[in-house]
Amino acid sequence: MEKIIEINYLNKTYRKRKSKKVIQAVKDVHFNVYKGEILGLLGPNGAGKTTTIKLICGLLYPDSGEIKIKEVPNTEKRLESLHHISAVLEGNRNLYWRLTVKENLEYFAGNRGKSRKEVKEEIDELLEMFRLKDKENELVNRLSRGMQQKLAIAVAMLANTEVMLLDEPTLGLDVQTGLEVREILKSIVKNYQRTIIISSHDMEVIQDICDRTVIINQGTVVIDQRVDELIKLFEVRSYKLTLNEPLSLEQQEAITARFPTNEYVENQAYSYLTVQLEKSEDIYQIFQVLQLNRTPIDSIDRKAIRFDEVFLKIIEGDYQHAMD
Ligand SMILES: Nc1ncnc2c1ncn2[C@@H]1O[C@H](COP(=O)(O)OP(=O)(O)OP(=O)(O)O)[C@@H](O)[C@H]1O
Repeated sequence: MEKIIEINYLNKTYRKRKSKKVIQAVKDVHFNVYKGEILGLLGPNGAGKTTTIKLICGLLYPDSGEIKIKEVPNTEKRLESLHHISAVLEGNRNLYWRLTVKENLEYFAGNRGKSRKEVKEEIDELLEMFRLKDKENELVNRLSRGMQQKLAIAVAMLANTEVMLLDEPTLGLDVQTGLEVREILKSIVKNYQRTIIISSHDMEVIQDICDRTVIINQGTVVIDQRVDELIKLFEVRSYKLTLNEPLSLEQQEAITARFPTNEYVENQAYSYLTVQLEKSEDIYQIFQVLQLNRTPIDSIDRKAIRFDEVFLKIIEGDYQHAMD
């Protein structure tokens, strides 16, 4: 796979104006981006996602470290390297609010040595693709947030860059528009051979559209993995035991002492124990505890795990065992 962006040990600190307190927003951040992928930057509030995105698109300078875009270091040849990137940042829309949808597209399509016919074809294609045809004569400030977001991405497409950076592209959109934006992003990668980096809080978006995720916590990269592999890693260690009799207090305590994150639920017919094992052999420790009262096991299943659960486990620090 062709490496399009190489991010080498970036550091960035901010100094708070009033208190003069220094905040290290990004610490030794290091990852690559490959051609044709959708990479999801994920992390809790304040993790350093936006800072990383701003560093990549040249809005901020790192204190140290380097970003190479198509092998060109952006610290040395800034303009040349930034030529390959367009960005849609949250709250900083690249649109003219008093122009119509079509006028915005015409404005940003202009001056690139294309004939009028070519520009018209390109704009028609984008209006079609982003389902904005029936809004082409609407002023941007009259559009819904979702329509504005779609137009902002369409405008970024006009720059014809290999890489698009999108900060929280589905934030605040209704369900339908959010799904529409996801489909558009997938088709941009598939049909236009672009590479997309998105930052998002929305785990479902990351799971649905991203090939790979880089998870940042407290300014550092804690995971850099394919999304499907990450889920698999955690899935193989999650077991759900259905028991025919409830566990005694003593058994519950013994299990919690060894597996603090276990979940135990009782109902009239069955009891359910869900445990996260570090190694599959650890299941025998559960059997030992069950043996204390000869608790009968009805079934043992691998528990399907959602990506948001995986994310929480990683943020809580439960990733080291998974990676071993
Ligand atoms: N201009 C700034 N001045 C001072 N501190 C800042 C500035 N911008 C960000 N920070 C701090 O740097 C850290 C990382 O912020 P950043 O916005 O990159 O995180 P984030 O992961 O994008 O968060 P969120 O998901 O909340 O947008 C946070 O502690 C934040 O408060």
